[in-house]
Amino acid sequence: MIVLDGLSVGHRVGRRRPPRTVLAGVSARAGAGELTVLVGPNGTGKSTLLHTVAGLLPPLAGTASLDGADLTALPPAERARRLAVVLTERVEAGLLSVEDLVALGRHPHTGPTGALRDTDRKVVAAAVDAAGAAHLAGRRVAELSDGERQRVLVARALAQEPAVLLLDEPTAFLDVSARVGLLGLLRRLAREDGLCVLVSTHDLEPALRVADQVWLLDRAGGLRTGPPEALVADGSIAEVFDGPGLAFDPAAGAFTVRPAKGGRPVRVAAPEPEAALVARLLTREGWAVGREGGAVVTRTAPGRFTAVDGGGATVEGMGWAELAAWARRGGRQRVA
Ligand SMILES: Nc1ncnc2c1ncn2[C@@H]1O[C@H](COP(=O)(O)OP(=O)(O)OP(=O)(O)O)[C@@H](O)[C@H]1O
Repeated sequence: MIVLDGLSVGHRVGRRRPPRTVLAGVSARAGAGELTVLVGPNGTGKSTLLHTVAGLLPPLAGTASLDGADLTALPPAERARRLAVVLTERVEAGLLSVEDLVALGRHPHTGPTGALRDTDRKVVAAAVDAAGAAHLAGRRVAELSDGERQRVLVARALAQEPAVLLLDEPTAFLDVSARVGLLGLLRRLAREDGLCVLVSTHDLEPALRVADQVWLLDRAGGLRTGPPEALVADGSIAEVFDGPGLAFDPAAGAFTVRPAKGGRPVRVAAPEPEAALVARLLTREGWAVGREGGAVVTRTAPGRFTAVDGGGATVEGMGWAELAAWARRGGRQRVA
């Protein structure tokens, strides 16, 4: 388990100047066998905190410990055996093959020559497999896509056989299904291998679905922790992330575009999922979708709609494109 106790993190920006504190006196726990996600708006200190826990930045005050041992006081070799880190920095892999790069993860466990034993090779193969990178075996790292390289870096971290896995925005380069897949993989590794996994991400919606615990950084330098549902239910997620045009919908676990103030009221009569899609289209065009409305949009057949505006003017037989144009025209009428 990782325990932060009164930890302050930040950056030293010159010898004479005082350090720039990013987070002051934060306390939290990340358990073994659990996936903990670190989320927060840009610049709130996710990378700074992860780098500090990884021992790459000295803490300004307080401690970060792993199973009772002060992480930042651990000798580097010991730390490398217990903790693996996947950062956002680009790797200069030169001519290395996928297996070569993953094998570098065994370094903390091999002797001074770095020679791999049979057991090391087995661990490397298992790590490649577990990270879903088996299909990349034999390829050169320099020739991989960003997302493929990300998988290989996760494999390298797994090859370290760490107790703790720290990842800084590992989903940044991935397509949407790979993002969800990687978060699911990390949770499986936590559950099945008892790893303590701490991952920072901007993928809030999938992260809230798969995480066991959330560390939420707010804009005031605070760190709130709890199961995702608790932080959604107490309004913390909305408080930290909602913007002028965007609101977190706790029931859907997703962000929705906030209806524009003073939008023309409209009611949607359609089965799901078309009802939600029509509501989204209308909201985008500045309408206020609700139960009661001066205007009504009715789905008459799959992908076909009839709209009655507030004044009673009816347009029938519209497809999606015509409905979008109608909605846009309606918005303009409201402004004029
Ligand atoms: N090397 C540095 N020297 C000085 N200040 C830094 C340094 N790196 C980051 N900062 C500052 O520390 C604060 C936190 O940055 P950090 O990168 O940890 O945030 P983040 O939450 O990871 O942001 P993002 O979501 O944009 O990746 C920011 O105000 C940033 O400007």
